[in-house]
Formats: sequence, structure tokens, C-alpha cells
Amino acid sequence: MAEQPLLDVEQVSKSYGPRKALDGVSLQVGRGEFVALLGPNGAGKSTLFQLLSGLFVADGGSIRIGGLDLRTHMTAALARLGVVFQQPTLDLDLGVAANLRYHARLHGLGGRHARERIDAELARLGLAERAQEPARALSGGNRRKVELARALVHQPEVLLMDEATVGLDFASRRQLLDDVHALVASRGVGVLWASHLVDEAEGADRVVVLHLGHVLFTGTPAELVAHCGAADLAAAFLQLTAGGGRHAA
Ligand SMILES: Nc1ncnc2c1ncn2[C@@H]1O[C@H](COP(=O)(O)OP(=O)(O)OP(=O)(O)O)[C@@H](O)[C@H]1O
Repeated sequence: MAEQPLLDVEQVSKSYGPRKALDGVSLQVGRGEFVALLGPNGAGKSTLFQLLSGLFVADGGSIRIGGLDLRTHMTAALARLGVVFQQPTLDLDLGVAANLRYHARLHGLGGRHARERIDAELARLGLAERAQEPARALSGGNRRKVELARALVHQPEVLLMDEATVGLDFASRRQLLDDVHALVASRGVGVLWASHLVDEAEGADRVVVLHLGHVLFTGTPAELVAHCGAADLAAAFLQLTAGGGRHAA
């Protein structure tokens, strides 16, 4: 990664009382890069995403988004970030476009510019015809697409996807993954895709394995398989996260 990373996490730690949820976590996402953050339950993925999206402050370490330190330039840094959270957050009684308009206003977008951005994102995801329907009328897969469109309305450089495929059927899962890969290719967005589903990491540029608050490995999917001497990515992930010990990153 020659140029400055879009997302730069350095030695970040976070505890809940005596429990260390993250312990010296470092990772980077570059322009046009899809990085899969793989971790079993309790690895610390949600905690990391809460820190990255400004909901909590890290106990130690630094987070830079688009070169801006989250601690000292929070508003400007968060303006460069789009997030799809694990828990659905659409207002189901509002129309699809109205959900996006609400988000656009939070980012200071209004009037014609907001309308154009909303129309463009819904059209890109094949949802233009559904814009006036209540979100409740959409399938689970399409609701997630609306959340993706919403995360992109303000044209962020970095996109965080936190277990975004939870609850979706296989076809919808694949579709969402393909939509995000297409976005990386067409716009150069940097994506951090958190999941415990190993198959979602197969097409990633890099994989970061997080376990019990530590980064155990960073590299390409092929490098992870080779590092573990495993038959495939799933076997490598299982091998790496089977115990509580630390491995070389
Ligand atoms: N609010 C909290 N108070 C106390 N402990 C917490 C809290 N939130 C998370 N933890 C603990 O921190 C650790 C990391 O949890 P976190 O939810 O970040 O992991 P995760 O990788 O997102 O897991 P999952 O996939 O199960 O959501 C776990 O041991 C969890 O029990």
C-alpha cells in the first residue's frame, strides 16, 4: 500500500471493566481495497466498529479516516465514513427515499443535490422503482441494500460493513457482497467487511483475523491458507482461532 491508507487503525485497545475486548489492534484499508475482518463470536469486531464509527472512544491507540484523526477531527473524519450496522436501523414506516433523505440531512445534504444522490444510489442498486414504498414492504435483502444506499449517499471514502449479511438467505448474501465489490472497483472506496462467515472473505484483497481482541493474521486469503498449511480458507480460519493463543501477524 504505497499511498496513505484511507483507514488506519494503530494499536487500538478497549476494555469493558476488567475485560479487554481489543488489545493493541492495528489494521489498514487502502483506496479501492476490500479487507475482510474475520472473527468468531466475541472476537471484538463490534467493539472495533463502535470505535471506528465514533460511538465510543478507544482507551489507547489511534484511528485515522482519510488521514484525519478521529479523536481530534471527529466530525470531518466521520463525514468520510459510511456504515452499515449489524442491527437493521431503517425506519420501516418511512418510505425508502425518505429514509435516505433523513440520513442525507444528518450529513448536511438537502434540496436537489440530496435528491440526485439518493436517486443515483437507489438506481445503482436496482431500487429506483421502490423509492416511494414503505421500507416495510421490502424483502430482508432489499432492506439491506437500502441501508447500503443510505451509507453511500454522502459519498464516503471508507465503508464499514458490520456483519451486514446476518439473517439474509444465500442469494441475498451473495448479491450484497457483489454490490460492495462492484463499488470498490468502480469508485475506489475502501471497505472493511466484518464477518464470521469465511466464504465472504474469499474474494477479499486482504484478510484480517481477529480473535479474543488480538489480530492473529493479516494477508491475502491465499497467504492465510499457506501460513496455516491448510486445505482451504475455512480450515485455516478454524485452525487459527481454535485456541486462545496469539500467532504472528
Ligand atoms: N457492553 C459490554 N460490556 C461488557 N463486555 C462487553 C460489552 N460488549 C462486548 N463485550 C465483550 O467484549 C468482547 C468482544 O465483544 P464484541 O461484541 O465486540 O465481539 P464480536 O466479534 O462483535 O462478537 P459477535 O460476533 O458475537 O457480535 C466479548 O468478550 C464481549 O462479551
